[in-house]
Amino acid sequence: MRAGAHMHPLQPAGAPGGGSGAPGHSLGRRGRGHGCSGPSLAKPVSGLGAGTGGEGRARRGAVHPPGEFRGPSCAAVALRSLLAADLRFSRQLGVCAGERSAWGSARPLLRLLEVSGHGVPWLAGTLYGLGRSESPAGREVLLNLLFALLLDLVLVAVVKGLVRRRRPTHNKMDMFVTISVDKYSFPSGHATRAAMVCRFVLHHLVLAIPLRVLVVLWAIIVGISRVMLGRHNVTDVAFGFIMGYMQYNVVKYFWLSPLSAPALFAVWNQ
Ligand SMILES: CC(C)=CCC/C(C)=C/COP(=O)(O)O
Repeated sequence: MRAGAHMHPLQPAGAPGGGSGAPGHSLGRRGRGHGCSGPSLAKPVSGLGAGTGGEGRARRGAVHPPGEFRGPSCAAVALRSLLAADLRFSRQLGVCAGERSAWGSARPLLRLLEVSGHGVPWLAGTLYGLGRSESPAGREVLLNLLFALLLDLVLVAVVKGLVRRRRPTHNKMDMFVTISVDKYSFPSGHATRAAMVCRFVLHHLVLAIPLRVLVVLWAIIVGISRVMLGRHNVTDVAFGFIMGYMQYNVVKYFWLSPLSAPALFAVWNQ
């Protein structure tokens, strides 16, 4: 296969379909080998892997007319360097990726945290609460939490399906209940959910300050634990936090109430 011809921009180089070379290093090596050029006047090239097409031509001794594409743009080189650093750093932080990893004995605790941020318990708990709730205000909040959790699942699945970044090669695929797109890692669904639920809870539950701090800490620790378990790279979690934070704005904007969705509340209030 021509180097980089089918390589995904966010694909770890050592992952299946991700080209050759040691995971976490070849992106960086490729970036360093090129330097960067200005915009091409020749045929436009898309994607980070595409720059290596130019590399192939150069190796075959093609002569470039003045102004023709000579290598990836500075933005592409910067992105590759960032991704290479991300892979290296994430691998170093994956200290609970297996039982025999440096902090392998903490893995069961981190897997418990994994369940605490998983979609199934959150959906089940919200549905249970909705069934039990006797106050219209409580039902309204829980209905919106249900909407938020479903929205999160859909948006994360769409982004994972579009970006298709493979999970780190050191991840053990022993995760609690997954769906097909969960073979991909960008963004972290746990991070989006933790950030969104954190904002939701802080806005809609009256909690004492220590509990509010605990909720924020929980969200942060869930995110960090994804990298420590080897499930994700740092950028998956960072983007997940940003995406989850913004998802709450969508929930707020489309807040379901007896005024905005009378039919829904009529069903529930029967
Ligand atoms: C099956 C249901 C209802 C949710 C899937 C939850 C899940 C497994 C998300 C993946 O999270 P990461 O992207 O953080 O690994």
